[in-house]
Formats: sequence, structure tokens, C-alpha cells
Amino acid sequence: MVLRAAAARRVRSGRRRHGAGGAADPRRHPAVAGRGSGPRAGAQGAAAGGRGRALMLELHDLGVALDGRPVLRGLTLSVAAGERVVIAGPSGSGKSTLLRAIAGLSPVQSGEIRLDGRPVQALPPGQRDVAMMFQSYALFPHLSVLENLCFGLRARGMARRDAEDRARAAAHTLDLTPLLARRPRELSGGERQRVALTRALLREPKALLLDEPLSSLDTQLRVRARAEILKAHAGSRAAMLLVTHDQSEAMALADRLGVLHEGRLLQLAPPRTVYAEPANLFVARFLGQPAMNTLEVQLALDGGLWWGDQQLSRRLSPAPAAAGRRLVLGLRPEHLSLPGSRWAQDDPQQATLQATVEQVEPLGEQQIVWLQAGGQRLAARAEPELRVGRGVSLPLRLALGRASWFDPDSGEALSPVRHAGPA
Ligand SMILES: Nc1ncnc2c1ncn2[C@@H]1O[C@H](COP(=O)(O)OP(=O)(O)OP(=O)(O)O)[C@@H](O)[C@H]1O
Repeated sequence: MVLRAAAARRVRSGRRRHGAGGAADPRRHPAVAGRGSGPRAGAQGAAAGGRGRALMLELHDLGVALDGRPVLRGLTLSVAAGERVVIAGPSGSGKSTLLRAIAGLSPVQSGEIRLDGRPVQALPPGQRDVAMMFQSYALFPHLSVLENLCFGLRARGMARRDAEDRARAAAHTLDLTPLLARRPRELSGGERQRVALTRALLREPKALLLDEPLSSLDTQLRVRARAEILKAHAGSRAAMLLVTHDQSEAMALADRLGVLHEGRLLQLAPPRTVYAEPANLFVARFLGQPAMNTLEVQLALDGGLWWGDQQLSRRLSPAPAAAGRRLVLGLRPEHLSLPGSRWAQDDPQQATLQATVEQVEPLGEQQIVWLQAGGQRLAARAEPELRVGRGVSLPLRLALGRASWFDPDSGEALSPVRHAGPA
């Protein structure tokens, strides 16, 4: 209990914490918990999204160690029927291990895994009713697409005719009909992905586990393949848990997005919430390209905000913390704006900082402008038409009202402190 409380404190969930364990009926999603109901909504123990939907997959305080080294630590999360939860994290954070543990392929040292309300830890992989799709897709090379699709159904005892009917119907939905007679080697990477996904869903699993499903596809195809995943999963009751290190994939596919770091789930909330209200500096820097700008600032006793010897604001309202303390100010590149930019944020707490343009990256639909200020590199986003000259010194506007604030020692996000009096 003590350990769990400590873990819950570490994974900040904002003003409102969602605890799966607190629900009167653990099979049901608490009425209000879920999508974006609070800042940094839901971290550890976050209940599934999808109001009122049955919880299909529940992990409680899961601990996995490999070769005596902890890989997953006290991981708690639940996924509702039909919900898509994406877990993003850097290489080695434990993403594949998480899926393998659920599928029964990695030993679990502590905690509990439930599928459709039933503990499954004692069951061998084949009896868990989960479908796992690997990076390699693992199609049988000597079987046709149709035979690959039928394989799982036949293995469960379905008659050939019925299995083929089911497979053909699913193939039709995902535009695979012209490919049914081909072997996997005669398919493109995208087609293989669709076959593997269709095969996984045909078994009507309780949980669909996808490990970096798009990693072998080129950039163009990835965008299309994302849509295919959404289409394939739409209407299915399977709880989908997808892991990736690709953040745009994570943002695009998730009903809720979790960030895993060193085996701990740092935050779990709708993607927009995780991006706009990161629970800590790790999440803030992990999501977003370029990453969030972070400045070490001081909140003076008179309420003024200082960065080194530059005063950014006379008084912030609400104050992000008690006066007199050091803070980390986090601003996304879109919250820094250049003179003349139409993309400037309309923010009543605008601050100005003199900065020098170091580099401009034209990306077509936008440009990223890298600047130097006070010995630090900052990134700003601007519309492609804005003329920005290298080496130019300019007043950079900071939308402080959109800022995130962090404790410089713990890295945890701070909730704003409201002033008692007028601002
Ligand atoms: N069979 C194993 N024995 C010992 N350690 C392992 C084993 N498999 C993985 N690990 C270690 O566990 C940690 C998590 O690995 P995992 O593959 O789950 O990470 P990941 O987030 O999926 O990484 P990637 O994005 O690179 O695939 C890593 O430090 C890895 O070296």
C-alpha cells in the first residue's frame, strides 16, 4: 500500500485523479473519469476512456523483471472495450515487455492482469484470448493470404467453409480481396500489415496488442496505414493497446496516450491533454517536435518573473507557485512568436524577450525558427510566408498564459496558485 501511494504521487494526475480501483464496480468505468476531465488527467491507475464501457483489459500494479532487472514497475492501467490506448516511450522503456507480459510471453513478478474481468496470469498464452501483432507481422510465408487469415479460426476448430466466409468478409472490408491468393512475399509492407491486422481481429480477441505496427513502412504509407488501423478496429470490442516510439503515430491513433519511461507510466490521458498539460519535464520534452522550450526562471517576492537579469513579467495571474521560488517555465514552439507572425497567440500575459535568429528550417507547411537568447537555444513555429533573416535580433513574444510550470528539482508539473486579491 505504501509503495502504491508513493508511486501514485510520482505519477502526477493533476487536480483530479482517476483510480480504477476506486470504482464501485471494477468492471465498469467510473461515470466521470476519463477523457480530459482534469489537467494532466489520469496517470497511474487512470480509468479507461469510453464512458460507461466495460473494462476489457486491466493491469494492476504490474511488475516485470528480466534477468533480475526491473523492467516494468507498478504499472496500472485499464482499457475499455473498443478503446484504443497507445503507450509511447523511448527505446528500452519497456513497451514490448508490457505487451509480452499481457500476452503471457514474459513472466510477471507482481500485480494482476485481467481480461474481461477474469485474472489471466495463470493461463498459458494460447488461452488468454489476446491477439498480438508483432513488428514483423509474423505471417506464415508458405500460406496464401486467405489461408493466413483462416489459420487462427481453423486452429480454434471452425469448419473450413465458415472460416473462409469470415475471412473473405473481413478481407472485403479492408480491401484485401484481390490479394487473397497471394503469398506474403508477394505483398507490399502496407499490405502485409493489413493482412496481419485483419488476421488478429478475425479471432475477435478481448485485447489486441500491437507492437510498433507501422515501423517497417515508409512515411507516406504510415499515414495511410494509421487510417487502416482505425478502420479495422472500428466496431470491434477488442481493447486495443498499441506501443510505439513514434509520437505522431501515438497522437493520431490514441483515444488515450500513455508515456512510459524506465518501466513507469508517467501520464495517461487524451493525447491533447498530454501534449498541452504534461505531467512532468520528461513528458514535456518527449512529446512535440521540436520539444518544449524550457527556461529556469525565478518568481520574485513581489510576484515578478525573472529569467536571469531579464524581467519577463511584473506579475502573473494566476501565479504558478508561491513567490520566491525557482521554477521551470515550459513553452511549446507555437507559444513563441516572431514580430509580424499571424500565428501569434492572443495571450493577455504576453512577455517579450530579445532574441537572435540562428537558423530557419522551412518545412513546407510551417517553418521552425531557432533562436538564441540569454545563452539558450529556443524554437519558435511560424507560418511559411513570414520572412525571417538569419542573424537578425528581434523581440520574441512569449505567451506566458499558455505556459507549463515545473518544479526544477523533481521535474513535476505545478498547479497554478490563484491570487487571493486582484491581479
Ligand atoms: N529477454 C530479455 N532479457 C533481459 N532483458 C531484456 C529482455 N528483453 C528486454 N530486456 C530489457 O528490458 C528493457 C525493456 O525492453 P523492451 O524491449 O520492452 O523496450 P522497448 O521500449 O520495447 O524498446 P524498443 O522501442 O527499442 O523496442 C530493455 O532494457 C531491454 O534491454
